[in-house]
This record gives sequence, structure tokens and C-alpha cells, in this order.
Amino acid sequence: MRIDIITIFPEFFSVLDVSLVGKARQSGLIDLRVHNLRDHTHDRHHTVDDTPYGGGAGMVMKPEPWGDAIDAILTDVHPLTEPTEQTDATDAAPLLIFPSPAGELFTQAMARELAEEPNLIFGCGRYEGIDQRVFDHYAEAGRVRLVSLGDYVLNGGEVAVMAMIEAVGRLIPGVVGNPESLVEESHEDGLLEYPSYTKPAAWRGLEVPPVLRSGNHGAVAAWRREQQLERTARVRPDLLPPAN
Ligand SMILES: N#Cc1c(N)n[nH]c1-c1ccc2c(Cl)cn(Cc3cccnc3)c2c1
Repeated sequence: MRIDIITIFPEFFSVLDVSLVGKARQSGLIDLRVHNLRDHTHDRHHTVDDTPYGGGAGMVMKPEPWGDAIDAILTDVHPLTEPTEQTDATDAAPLLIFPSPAGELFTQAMARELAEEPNLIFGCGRYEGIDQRVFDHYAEAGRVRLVSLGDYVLNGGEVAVMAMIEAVGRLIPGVVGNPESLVEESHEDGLLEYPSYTKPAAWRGLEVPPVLRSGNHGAVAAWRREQQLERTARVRPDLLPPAN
């Protein structure tokens, strides 16, 4: 998978040189490139924002630098070729993802969808947002998704993109050493995960639940399922499957 990130804070993503994503980059499983939006400006001050039409507080990100930056990536990902009978421009077009407070909620299901994409381009906006015409222009030619991490307010898209890249990257085959560990996770089966324990058997007067030391795998599985359902009902009843 190739991932391109456009941002005015490229240094923000230096952390992606380490940990699982860093190892995946070194092994070639993920080809991740970070682009400075200001490299696509042409004035002395590398201006990326301006005042909003219609008034209001704050500044809006200008469309021209975004257009130059995205076009440069699209050309690099797919040098000008005629769509073949196997694929047309839409099928092969990279998916453009823009974090936005107005976006669709990012979920594990969406992470699984994105992990199937060969090319992702993440656009990290700042200020009050990106000129709407950027989304409209590229939505005509390909696929654009505005995505939100949740119902709280961030100062820009970078934190959201970091989270999405981690959630998507770990689903790419080969990135996580033991793929089994991806199965029993919160939200993978729709429920929150069960509590985990390791040695010592007793710690500060707190014992590991005896069933986990019983060696009875069926009883352990049943206990873990019950813990998932109890925890989900208590903390996230919205995730519970509908009663049949
Ligand atoms: N994803 C997500 C997400 C989230 N969950 N909260 N805030 C954001 C988010 C994403 C993208 C931007 C861009 Cl571009 C500018 N801002 C600042 C802002 C804050 C409030 C209203 N308008 C703009 C962003 C906030």
C-alpha cells in the first residue's frame, strides 16, 4: 500500500518512522510519503490560507496549493495512461481522505475497507478548514471521503490521520506479527474486548480469575465472551447486537 499525506506540519509524522508502521515502511509493506503543502505555494510567504467569503472568524485554506499538491501525487501514482479494459480511471483512482468535523465517523469497519485500498491520500487541513471546492473537484474525478474521529474538536487533521494510519496499517497483512491477535480485539467482533491478565497470579491482594488458570479452554472462552458482553453493555450499549 502507498500512503501519501499532505500537511503544513510534515514533522508531525516523523513518529511514523518507528514502531509497527516504521517497520512496515522499512520492509516495503507500506510506502508512506509526507508532503509539505507549502511546497505547492508560489508566493514569498508560502501562503496557504485566506479570509472566508461571507465573513466569520478564522481563515480558510486556499484551494490552489491543495490542487497542485494532489495533482502532483496523482500524476506520480498513475502517470498519464489510458484507462484499460481491466480498470478505468475511477477504479484505479487513489482514495482521497480528508479529516473533517463534518465527516463520517471513522470505525473499525472503515479501517478494514481502507486497508484494501492500494493508494490512500490523506489531506490534513488546519485553520477553519479547506475550501469546499477542493473536495468537490476531486469528487468528480474519483473518490473523496470526509472522515471524523469522533464528537470532539481537534485543531486540524494531523492527529486524525495519525490514528487512521495506525488503525489501517496494522490490518495490512504482514504488518502485525501474529494475525491471530487482530481477531480478538475490541470492535473486531463488534464488542469491547475482555479483560487481560498475566503473571503474577496475585498482585497487591488481587487474584487472577481462577477460570483463566483452570486450563479449561471452553470455560475460558465462555468467561471471556461473558466479560465482553457485560463490559459492552456497561460502557458501550450502542455496540450491542440487536436483541433477536
Ligand atoms: N477528524 C476530525 C476532527 C474531529 N473529530 N474534531 N475536529 C476535527 C478536525 C478535522 C479537520 C480539521 C481542519 Cl481541516 C481544521 N480543523 C479545526 C476546526 C475545528 C472546529 C471547527 N472547524 C475546524 C479540523 C478539525
